Amino acid sequence: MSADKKNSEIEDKNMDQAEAITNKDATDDVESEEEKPLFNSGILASLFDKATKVGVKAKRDQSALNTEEIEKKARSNMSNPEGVTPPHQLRLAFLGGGSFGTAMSNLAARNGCDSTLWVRNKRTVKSLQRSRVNKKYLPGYTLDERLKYEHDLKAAVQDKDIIFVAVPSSAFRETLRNIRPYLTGQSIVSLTKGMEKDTFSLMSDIIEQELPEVNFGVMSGPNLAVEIMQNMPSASVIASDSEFLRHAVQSALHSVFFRIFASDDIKGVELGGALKNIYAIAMGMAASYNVGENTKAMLLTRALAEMSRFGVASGANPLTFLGLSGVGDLYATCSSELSRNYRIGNMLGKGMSLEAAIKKLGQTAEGVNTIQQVHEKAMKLGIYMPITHALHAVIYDDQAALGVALHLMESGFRSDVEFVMPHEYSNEALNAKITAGMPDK
Ligand SMILES: NC(=O)C1=CN([C@@H]2O[C@H](COP(=O)(O)OP(=O)(O)OC[C@H]3O[C@@H](n4cnc5c(N)ncnc54)[C@H](O)[C@@H]3O)[C@@H](O)[C@H]2O)C=CC1
Ligand SMILES: O=C(CO)COP(=O)(O)O
Repeated sequence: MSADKKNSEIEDKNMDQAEAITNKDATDDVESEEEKPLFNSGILASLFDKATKVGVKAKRDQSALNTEEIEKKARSNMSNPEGVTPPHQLRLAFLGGGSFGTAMSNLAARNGCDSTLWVRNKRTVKSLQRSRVNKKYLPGYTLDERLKYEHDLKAAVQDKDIIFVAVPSSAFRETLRNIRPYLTGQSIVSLTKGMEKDTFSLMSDIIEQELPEVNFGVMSGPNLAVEIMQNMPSASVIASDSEFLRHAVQSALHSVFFRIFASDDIKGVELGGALKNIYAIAMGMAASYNVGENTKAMLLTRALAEMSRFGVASGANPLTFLGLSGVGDLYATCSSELSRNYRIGNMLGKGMSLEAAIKKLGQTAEGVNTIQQVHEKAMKLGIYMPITHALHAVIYDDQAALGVALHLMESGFRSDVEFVMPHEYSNEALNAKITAGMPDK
Protein backbone atom coordinates (compact mmCIF):
# COMPACT_ATOMS: atom_id res chain seq x y z
CA MET A 1 0.00 0.00 0.00
CA SER A 2 1.42 3.45 -0.89
CA ALA A 3 2.33 5.78 1.99
CA ASP A 4 -0.14 8.35 0.69
CA LYS A 5 -3.01 5.84 0.58
CA LYS A 6 -2.10 4.65 4.04
CA ASN A 7 -2.09 8.25 5.38
CA SER A 8 -5.39 8.89 3.70
CA GLU A 9 -6.87 5.81 5.37
CA ILE A 10 -5.51 6.85 8.74
CA GLU A 11 -7.16 10.24 8.21
CA ASP A 12 -10.44 8.52 7.36
CA LYS A 13 -10.20 6.68 10.64
CA ASN A 14 -9.32 9.85 12.53
CA MET A 15 -12.22 11.67 10.94
CA ASP A 16 -14.59 8.87 11.93
CA GLN A 17 -13.27 9.05 15.48
CA ALA A 18 -13.59 12.84 15.51
CA GLU A 19 -17.17 12.59 14.26
CA ALA A 20 -17.99 9.92 16.84
CA ILE A 21 -16.65 12.15 19.62
CA THR A 22 -18.54 15.15 18.25
CA ASN A 23 -21.80 13.25 18.08
CA LYS A 24 -21.37 11.71 21.50
CA ASP A 25 -20.65 14.96 23.25
CA ALA A 26 -22.78 17.44 21.37
CA THR A 27 -23.61 19.52 24.44
CA ASP A 28 -19.96 20.51 24.93
CA ASP A 29 -19.45 21.25 21.29
CA VAL A 30 -19.11 24.88 20.31
CA GLU A 31 -20.01 23.79 16.81
CA SER A 32 -23.56 23.06 17.89
CA GLU A 33 -24.10 26.66 19.01
CA GLU A 34 -25.63 28.83 16.38
CA GLU A 35 -22.81 30.89 14.96
CA LYS A 36 -23.25 33.74 12.57
CA PRO A 37 -20.75 34.55 9.88
CA LEU A 38 -18.71 37.54 10.93
CA PHE A 39 -19.03 39.36 7.65
CA ASN A 40 -22.02 39.57 5.40
CA SER A 41 -20.28 41.37 2.62
CA GLY A 42 -17.18 40.92 0.53
CA ILE A 43 -13.95 42.82 0.80
CA LEU A 44 -14.31 46.24 -0.70
CA ALA A 45 -10.81 46.91 -1.83
CA SER A 46 -10.24 47.01 -5.54
CA LEU A 47 -7.55 44.62 -6.65
CA PHE A 48 -4.65 46.98 -7.04
CA ASP A 49 -4.84 50.60 -5.95
CA LYS A 50 -6.96 50.07 -2.86
CA ALA A 51 -5.33 46.85 -1.77
CA THR A 52 -3.95 48.06 1.53
CA LYS A 53 -6.97 49.99 2.73
CA VAL A 54 -9.43 48.29 5.01
CA GLY A 55 -12.85 48.07 3.47
CA VAL A 56 -14.78 45.51 5.38
CA LYS A 57 -18.15 45.84 6.98
CA ALA A 58 -17.85 43.92 10.24
CA LYS A 59 -20.86 42.22 11.71
CA ARG A 60 -21.29 41.96 15.45
CA ASP A 61 -20.00 38.65 16.77
CA GLN A 62 -19.81 36.95 20.14
CA SER A 63 -16.08 37.18 20.67
CA ALA A 64 -14.45 39.14 23.46
CA LEU A 65 -13.44 41.90 21.06
CA ASN A 66 -15.04 45.29 21.12
CA THR A 67 -16.65 44.80 17.76
CA GLU A 68 -18.58 48.05 17.84
CA GLU A 69 -15.33 49.97 17.92
CA ILE A 70 -13.89 47.81 15.19
CA GLU A 71 -16.97 48.28 13.06
CA LYS A 72 -16.76 52.04 13.52
CA LYS A 73 -13.12 51.96 12.50
CA ALA A 74 -13.83 49.76 9.53
CA ARG A 75 -16.57 52.12 8.38
CA SER A 76 -14.37 55.18 8.75
CA ASN A 77 -11.62 53.43 6.83
CA MET A 78 -13.92 52.44 4.03
CA SER A 79 -12.30 53.43 0.86
CA ASN A 80 -14.57 52.08 -1.78
CA PRO A 81 -17.29 54.49 -2.78
CA GLU A 82 -19.02 51.86 -4.90
CA GLY A 83 -20.42 50.01 -1.94
CA VAL A 84 -20.18 46.40 -0.87
CA THR A 85 -19.72 44.51 -4.12
CA PRO A 86 -16.12 43.55 -4.76
CA PRO A 87 -15.04 44.99 -8.09
CA HIS A 88 -13.15 41.84 -8.86
CA GLN A 89 -13.74 38.61 -7.05
CA LEU A 90 -10.47 36.76 -6.69
CA ARG A 91 -10.63 33.01 -7.24
CA LEU A 92 -8.44 31.21 -4.75
CA ALA A 93 -7.52 27.61 -4.01
CA PHE A 94 -6.02 26.53 -0.69
CA LEU A 95 -4.25 23.17 -0.78
CA GLY A 96 -4.10 21.28 2.52
CA GLY A 97 -6.97 20.69 4.90
CA GLY A 98 -5.00 21.07 8.12
CA SER A 99 -5.47 23.89 10.56
CA PHE A 100 -3.74 26.59 8.56
CA GLY A 101 -5.19 25.86 5.12
CA THR A 102 -8.62 25.76 6.71
CA ALA A 103 -8.17 29.01 8.65
CA MET A 104 -6.81 30.95 5.68
CA SER A 105 -9.36 29.67 3.17
CA ASN A 106 -12.07 30.61 5.64
CA LEU A 107 -10.63 34.11 5.97
CA ALA A 108 -10.66 34.52 2.19
CA ALA A 109 -14.24 33.25 1.88
CA ARG A 110 -15.33 35.65 4.58
CA ASN A 111 -13.71 38.48 2.64
CA GLY A 112 -15.90 37.65 -0.33
CA CYS A 113 -13.31 35.81 -2.42
CA ASP A 114 -14.26 32.70 -4.35
CA SER A 115 -12.37 30.39 -1.99
CA THR A 116 -11.93 26.62 -2.34
CA LEU A 117 -10.23 24.37 0.20
CA TRP A 118 -8.69 21.27 -1.35
CA VAL A 119 -8.40 18.28 0.94
CA ARG A 120 -6.91 15.01 -0.27
CA ASN A 121 -9.39 12.89 1.61
CA LYS A 122 -12.83 12.46 0.06
CA ARG A 123 -14.54 11.67 3.33
CA THR A 124 -13.14 14.79 4.92
CA VAL A 125 -14.63 16.84 2.10
CA LYS A 126 -18.02 15.24 2.71
CA SER A 127 -17.73 15.86 6.42
CA LEU A 128 -16.76 19.51 5.82
CA GLN A 129 -19.66 20.02 3.43
CA ARG A 130 -22.06 18.47 5.89
CA SER A 131 -20.91 20.11 9.10
CA ARG A 132 -18.81 23.12 8.02
CA VAL A 133 -16.41 22.13 10.79
CA ASN A 134 -12.90 20.72 10.39
CA LYS A 135 -13.37 18.22 13.17
CA LYS A 136 -9.85 16.91 13.28
CA TYR A 137 -7.82 20.11 13.05
CA LEU A 138 -10.12 22.95 14.13
CA PRO A 139 -12.96 21.41 16.10
CA GLY A 140 -15.56 23.82 17.40
CA TYR A 141 -15.21 26.47 14.69
CA THR A 142 -17.94 26.82 12.09
CA LEU A 143 -16.58 27.81 8.72
CA ASP A 144 -18.04 30.47 6.45
CA GLU A 145 -20.94 29.16 4.39
CA ARG A 146 -19.36 30.50 1.21
CA LEU A 147 -16.22 28.36 1.57
CA LYS A 148 -16.14 25.52 -0.98
CA TYR A 149 -14.49 22.14 -0.52
CA GLU A 150 -12.89 19.99 -3.19
CA HIS A 151 -11.28 16.60 -3.32
CA ASP A 152 -10.41 16.64 -7.02
CA LEU A 153 -7.11 18.50 -7.44
CA LYS A 154 -7.75 19.54 -11.02
CA ALA A 155 -11.15 21.01 -10.19
CA ALA A 156 -9.62 22.79 -7.20
CA VAL A 157 -6.82 24.60 -9.03
CA GLN A 158 -8.05 25.17 -12.57
CA ASP A 159 -9.31 28.68 -13.39
CA LYS A 160 -7.99 30.10 -10.13
CA ASP A 161 -6.02 33.33 -9.77
CA ILE A 162 -3.87 32.23 -6.84
CA ILE A 163 -3.11 28.81 -5.39
CA PHE A 164 -2.07 28.88 -1.72
CA VAL A 165 -0.14 25.80 -0.64
CA ALA A 166 -0.57 24.85 3.03
CA VAL A 167 0.62 21.25 3.15
CA PRO A 168 3.55 20.23 5.42
CA SER A 169 7.01 20.75 3.89
CA SER A 170 7.36 16.98 3.49
CA ALA A 171 4.47 17.02 0.98
CA PHE A 172 5.24 20.33 -0.74
CA ARG A 173 7.25 19.09 -3.74
CA GLU A 174 4.83 16.25 -4.41
CA THR A 175 1.90 18.68 -4.28
CA LEU A 176 3.52 21.01 -6.82
CA ARG A 177 4.23 18.09 -9.13
CA ASN A 178 0.60 17.03 -8.85
CA ILE A 179 -0.78 20.45 -9.81
CA ARG A 180 1.72 21.09 -12.60
CA PRO A 181 -0.50 19.66 -15.40
CA TYR A 182 -3.33 22.00 -14.43
CA LEU A 183 -1.41 25.27 -14.33
CA THR A 184 -2.44 27.86 -16.88
CA GLY A 185 -1.08 31.06 -15.37
CA GLN A 186 -2.12 30.83 -11.72
CA SER A 187 0.24 32.33 -9.15
CA ILE A 188 1.46 30.21 -6.22
CA VAL A 189 1.81 31.34 -2.61
CA SER A 190 3.47 29.12 -0.02
CA LEU A 191 2.01 29.14 3.48
CA THR A 192 4.34 26.35 4.59
CA LYS A 193 6.98 27.04 7.23
CA GLY A 194 9.69 24.47 6.94
CA MET A 195 12.56 22.99 5.02
CA GLU A 196 12.58 19.93 2.85
CA LYS A 197 14.21 16.95 4.50
CA ASP A 198 17.74 16.22 3.25
CA THR A 199 17.77 18.81 0.44
CA PHE A 200 17.58 21.84 2.77
CA SER A 201 15.30 23.43 0.17
CA LEU A 202 12.97 26.18 1.29
CA MET A 203 9.52 26.16 -0.31
CA SER A 204 10.50 29.01 -2.64
CA ASP A 205 13.46 26.88 -3.82
CA ILE A 206 11.09 24.00 -4.51
CA ILE A 207 8.71 26.26 -6.45
CA GLU A 208 11.58 27.56 -8.55
CA GLN A 209 12.83 24.03 -9.18
CA GLU A 210 9.49 22.44 -9.99
CA LEU A 211 7.57 25.35 -11.56
CA PRO A 212 10.19 27.73 -12.96
CA GLU A 213 7.69 29.69 -15.05
CA VAL A 214 5.31 30.44 -12.21
CA ASN A 215 4.80 33.77 -10.48
CA PHE A 216 5.11 33.07 -6.75
CA GLY A 217 5.30 34.41 -3.24
CA VAL A 218 5.58 33.20 0.35
CA MET A 219 3.43 34.24 3.27
CA SER A 220 4.58 34.06 6.86
CA GLY A 221 3.95 35.75 10.18
CA PRO A 222 2.63 35.24 13.71
CA ASN A 223 -0.48 33.35 12.64
CA LEU A 224 -1.58 30.70 15.11
CA ALA A 225 -4.53 29.18 13.25
CA VAL A 226 -6.81 28.93 16.27
CA GLU A 227 -6.39 32.62 17.08
CA ILE A 228 -7.27 33.51 13.50
CA MET A 229 -10.46 31.46 13.84
CA GLN A 230 -11.20 33.38 17.05
CA ASN A 231 -10.94 36.71 15.20
CA MET A 232 -7.99 37.80 17.29
CA PRO A 233 -6.44 40.71 15.37
CA SER A 234 -3.42 39.33 13.54
CA ALA A 235 -1.01 40.23 10.78
CA SER A 236 1.17 38.48 8.26
CA VAL A 237 3.69 39.22 5.51
CA ILE A 238 3.46 38.45 1.82
CA ALA A 239 6.87 38.38 0.19
CA SER A 240 7.19 38.29 -3.56
CA ASP A 241 9.16 39.87 -6.36
CA SER A 242 5.84 40.53 -8.01
CA GLU A 243 4.10 43.71 -6.94
CA PHE A 244 0.96 42.41 -8.62
CA LEU A 245 0.94 39.30 -6.49
CA ARG A 246 1.69 41.18 -3.27
CA HIS A 247 -1.26 43.47 -3.87
CA ALA A 248 -3.54 40.64 -4.90
CA VAL A 249 -2.78 38.72 -1.69
CA GLN A 250 -3.27 41.83 0.40
CA SER A 251 -6.56 42.46 -1.35
CA ALA A 252 -7.73 38.88 -0.86
CA LEU A 253 -6.88 38.38 2.80
CA HIS A 254 -6.81 41.84 4.32
CA SER A 255 -9.61 42.56 6.78
CA VAL A 256 -10.21 44.42 10.02
CA PHE A 257 -9.01 41.31 11.84
CA PHE A 258 -6.09 40.44 9.60
CA ARG A 259 -3.53 42.82 8.13
CA ILE A 260 -1.11 41.83 5.43
CA PHE A 261 2.19 43.64 5.12
CA ALA A 262 4.43 43.38 2.07
CA SER A 263 8.08 42.49 1.55
CA ASP A 264 10.37 41.63 -1.34
CA ASP A 265 12.79 39.61 0.84
CA ILE A 266 11.45 36.15 0.05
CA LYS A 267 14.30 34.27 1.74
CA GLY A 268 14.19 36.40 4.88
CA VAL A 269 10.43 36.05 5.34
CA GLU A 270 10.53 32.34 4.67
CA LEU A 271 13.50 31.70 6.97
CA GLY A 272 11.78 33.59 9.79
CA GLY A 273 8.85 31.18 9.60
CA ALA A 274 11.01 28.08 9.34
CA LEU A 275 13.70 28.88 11.90
CA LYS A 276 11.44 30.12 14.69
CA ASN A 277 10.06 26.57 15.02
CA ILE A 278 13.46 25.44 16.34
CA TYR A 279 13.36 28.01 19.11
CA ALA A 280 9.71 27.34 19.92
CA ILE A 281 10.79 23.77 20.72
CA ALA A 282 13.65 25.15 22.86
CA MET A 283 11.26 27.52 24.65
CA GLY A 284 8.70 24.79 25.28
CA MET A 285 11.48 22.72 26.77
CA ALA A 286 12.73 25.63 28.90
CA ALA A 287 9.19 26.22 30.16
CA SER A 288 9.05 22.67 31.44
CA TYR A 289 11.86 23.67 33.83
CA ASN A 290 9.81 26.68 35.01
CA VAL A 291 12.42 29.19 33.90
CA GLY A 292 11.79 32.89 34.62
CA GLU A 293 11.10 35.78 32.27
CA ASN A 294 14.79 36.81 32.15
CA THR A 295 15.69 33.40 30.86
CA LYS A 296 12.89 33.42 28.31
CA ALA A 297 13.93 36.89 27.12
CA MET A 298 17.55 35.76 26.79
CA LEU A 299 16.56 32.68 24.84
CA LEU A 300 14.26 34.60 22.54
CA THR A 301 16.79 37.34 21.84
CA ARG A 302 19.71 35.01 21.24
CA ALA A 303 17.40 32.97 19.01
CA LEU A 304 16.78 36.10 16.98
CA ALA A 305 20.55 36.63 16.72
CA GLU A 306 20.95 33.08 15.38
CA MET A 307 18.09 33.51 12.95
CA SER A 308 19.45 36.71 11.45
CA ARG A 309 22.97 35.29 11.31
CA PHE A 310 21.72 32.25 9.45
CA GLY A 311 19.56 34.49 7.28
CA VAL A 312 22.50 36.62 6.21
CA ALA A 313 24.48 33.50 5.32
CA SER A 314 21.53 32.43 3.15
CA GLY A 315 21.24 35.75 1.32
CA ALA A 316 18.44 37.31 3.40
CA ASN A 317 18.31 40.87 4.72
CA PRO A 318 18.93 40.81 8.50
CA LEU A 319 16.44 43.64 9.00
CA THR A 320 13.65 41.35 7.82
CA PHE A 321 14.04 39.45 11.10
CA LEU A 322 12.90 42.57 12.95
CA GLY A 323 9.54 42.30 11.18
CA LEU A 324 6.41 40.25 11.69
CA SER A 325 7.80 37.16 9.99
CA GLY A 326 10.92 37.30 12.19
CA VAL A 327 10.64 38.50 15.77
CA GLY A 328 6.82 38.64 15.45
CA ASP A 329 6.42 34.96 14.69
CA LEU A 330 9.25 34.03 17.05
CA TYR A 331 7.44 35.75 19.90
CA ALA A 332 4.03 34.23 19.11
CA THR A 333 5.32 30.71 18.70
CA CYS A 334 7.64 30.86 21.70
CA SER A 335 4.92 32.11 24.04
CA SER A 336 1.92 29.99 23.22
CA GLU A 337 0.83 26.47 23.95
CA LEU A 338 -1.19 26.76 20.75
CA SER A 339 2.12 26.28 18.96
CA ARG A 340 2.64 22.63 18.16
CA ASN A 341 6.42 23.10 18.17
CA TYR A 342 6.28 24.64 21.63
CA ARG A 343 4.17 21.70 22.80
CA ILE A 344 6.67 19.19 21.39
CA GLY A 345 9.48 20.93 23.31
CA ASN A 346 7.38 20.96 26.45
CA MET A 347 6.65 17.25 26.21
CA LEU A 348 10.34 16.49 25.58
CA GLY A 349 11.29 18.61 28.59
CA LYS A 350 8.92 16.58 30.71
CA GLY A 351 10.73 13.42 29.73
CA MET A 352 8.67 12.09 26.85
CA SER A 353 10.51 10.53 23.91
CA LEU A 354 10.45 12.34 20.58
CA GLU A 355 8.41 9.55 18.97
CA ALA A 356 5.85 9.62 21.77
CA ALA A 357 5.59 13.42 21.65
CA ILE A 358 5.04 13.45 17.88
CA LYS A 359 2.40 10.75 18.21
CA LYS A 360 0.63 12.55 21.01
CA LEU A 361 0.63 15.83 19.06
CA GLY A 362 -0.89 14.20 15.95
CA GLN A 363 -0.28 17.36 13.89
CA THR A 364 2.55 18.96 11.98
CA ALA A 365 5.54 20.26 13.96
CA GLU A 366 7.99 21.40 11.30
CA GLY A 367 10.72 22.25 13.82
CA VAL A 368 11.56 18.60 14.47
CA ASN A 369 12.96 18.28 10.95
CA THR A 370 14.21 21.88 10.73
CA ILE A 371 16.56 21.37 13.71
CA GLN A 372 18.33 18.60 11.83
CA GLN A 373 18.51 20.53 8.58
CA VAL A 374 19.82 23.72 10.14
CA HIS A 375 22.23 21.92 12.47
CA GLU A 376 23.82 20.13 9.52
CA LYS A 377 23.90 23.14 7.25
CA ALA A 378 25.33 25.40 9.97
CA MET A 379 28.06 22.87 10.76
CA LYS A 380 28.91 22.61 7.10
CA LEU A 381 29.03 26.34 6.48
CA GLY A 382 30.51 27.31 9.84
CA ILE A 383 27.56 29.42 10.94
CA TYR A 384 27.55 29.88 14.71
CA MET A 385 24.19 28.48 15.91
CA PRO A 386 24.78 27.43 19.54
CA ILE A 387 21.11 27.05 20.54
CA THR A 388 20.33 24.92 17.51
CA HIS A 389 23.38 22.73 18.09
CA ALA A 390 22.49 22.38 21.78
CA LEU A 391 18.91 21.41 21.00
CA HIS A 392 20.13 18.92 18.44
CA ALA A 393 22.44 17.39 21.06
CA VAL A 394 19.52 16.99 23.48
CA ILE A 395 17.03 15.60 21.00
CA TYR A 396 19.18 13.54 18.67
CA ASP A 397 22.34 12.76 20.69
CA ASP A 398 20.51 12.03 23.91
CA GLN A 399 22.43 14.59 25.96
CA ALA A 400 20.96 15.89 29.23
CA ALA A 401 19.09 19.17 28.71
CA LEU A 402 20.32 20.84 31.90
CA GLY A 403 23.95 19.98 31.24
CA VAL A 404 23.71 21.29 27.69
CA ALA A 405 22.02 24.49 28.90
CA LEU A 406 24.75 25.09 31.51
CA HIS A 407 27.35 24.52 28.85
CA LEU A 408 25.68 27.20 26.72
CA MET A 409 25.69 29.63 29.63
CA GLU A 410 29.41 29.11 30.13
CA SER A 411 30.17 30.16 26.56
CA GLY A 412 32.65 32.95 26.12
CA PHE A 413 32.20 36.68 25.60
CA ARG A 414 30.17 37.63 22.59
CA SER A 415 28.83 40.81 21.09
CA ASP A 416 25.12 41.52 21.66
CA VAL A 417 24.16 42.58 18.14
CA GLU A 418 26.88 41.49 15.77
CA PHE A 419 25.65 43.82 13.02
CA VAL A 420 26.41 46.72 15.38
CA MET A 421 29.65 45.36 16.89
CA PRO A 422 31.14 42.29 15.20
CA HIS A 423 32.18 39.31 17.31
CA GLU A 424 35.87 39.16 18.02
CA TYR A 425 36.17 35.60 16.78
CA SER A 426 36.49 34.99 13.11
CA ASN A 427 34.06 32.62 11.47
CA GLU A 428 36.92 30.25 10.77
CA ALA A 429 37.88 29.99 14.43
CA LEU A 430 34.28 29.43 15.44
CA ASN A 431 33.83 26.90 12.72
CA ALA A 432 36.84 24.95 13.89
CA LYS A 433 35.44 24.85 17.43
CA ILE A 434 31.96 23.87 16.36
CA THR A 435 33.23 21.19 14.03
CA ALA A 436 35.41 19.82 16.81
CA GLY A 437 32.32 19.74 19.04
CA MET A 438 33.89 22.25 21.42
CA PRO A 439 31.96 24.97 23.22
CA ASP A 440 32.82 28.52 22.29
CA LYS A 441 35.07 29.69 25.15
N1 LIG B 1 -1.33 25.78 12.08
C1 LIG B 1 -0.78 26.99 12.14
O1 LIG B 1 -1.07 27.77 13.08
C2 LIG B 1 0.16 27.42 11.07
C3 LIG B 1 0.77 26.52 10.23
N2 LIG B 1 1.61 26.94 9.28
C4 LIG B 1 2.29 26.01 8.39
O2 LIG B 1 1.35 25.41 7.50
C5 LIG B 1 1.83 24.12 7.10
C6 LIG B 1 0.70 23.14 7.29
O3 LIG B 1 0.45 23.11 8.68
P1 LIG B 1 -0.93 22.83 9.36
O4 LIG B 1 -2.07 23.18 8.49
O5 LIG B 1 -0.87 23.45 10.67
O6 LIG B 1 -0.79 21.25 9.51
P2 LIG B 1 -1.79 20.21 10.14
O7 LIG B 1 -0.98 19.24 10.88
O8 LIG B 1 -2.87 20.93 10.85
O9 LIG B 1 -2.40 19.51 8.85
C7 LIG B 1 -1.63 19.00 7.81
C8 LIG B 1 -2.55 18.78 6.62
O10 LIG B 1 -1.75 18.45 5.50
C9 LIG B 1 -2.35 17.33 4.87
N3 LIG B 1 -1.34 16.57 4.17
C10 LIG B 1 -0.30 15.88 4.69
N4 LIG B 1 0.37 15.27 3.70
C11 LIG B 1 -0.25 15.58 2.56
C12 LIG B 1 -0.04 15.23 1.20
N5 LIG B 1 0.95 14.43 0.84
N6 LIG B 1 -0.89 15.72 0.27
C13 LIG B 1 -1.90 16.50 0.64
N7 LIG B 1 -2.17 16.88 1.89
C14 LIG B 1 -1.35 16.41 2.84
C15 LIG B 1 -2.99 16.55 5.97
O11 LIG B 1 -3.98 15.73 5.44
C16 LIG B 1 -3.54 17.65 6.84
O12 LIG B 1 -4.80 18.02 6.36
C17 LIG B 1 3.06 23.83 7.98
O13 LIG B 1 4.21 24.06 7.26
C18 LIG B 1 2.94 24.84 9.12
O14 LIG B 1 4.20 25.20 9.65
C19 LIG B 1 1.85 28.26 9.10
C20 LIG B 1 1.25 29.20 9.89
C21 LIG B 1 0.39 28.85 10.97
O1 LIG C 1 3.64 29.12 12.63
C1 LIG C 1 2.81 29.15 13.50
C2 LIG C 1 2.31 30.41 14.07
O2 LIG C 1 2.76 31.50 13.36
C3 LIG C 1 2.28 27.89 14.04
O3 LIG C 1 3.24 27.34 14.84
P1 LIG C 1 3.24 25.77 15.13
O4 LIG C 1 3.47 25.11 13.81
O5 LIG C 1 4.32 25.58 16.12
O6 LIG C 1 1.89 25.45 15.67
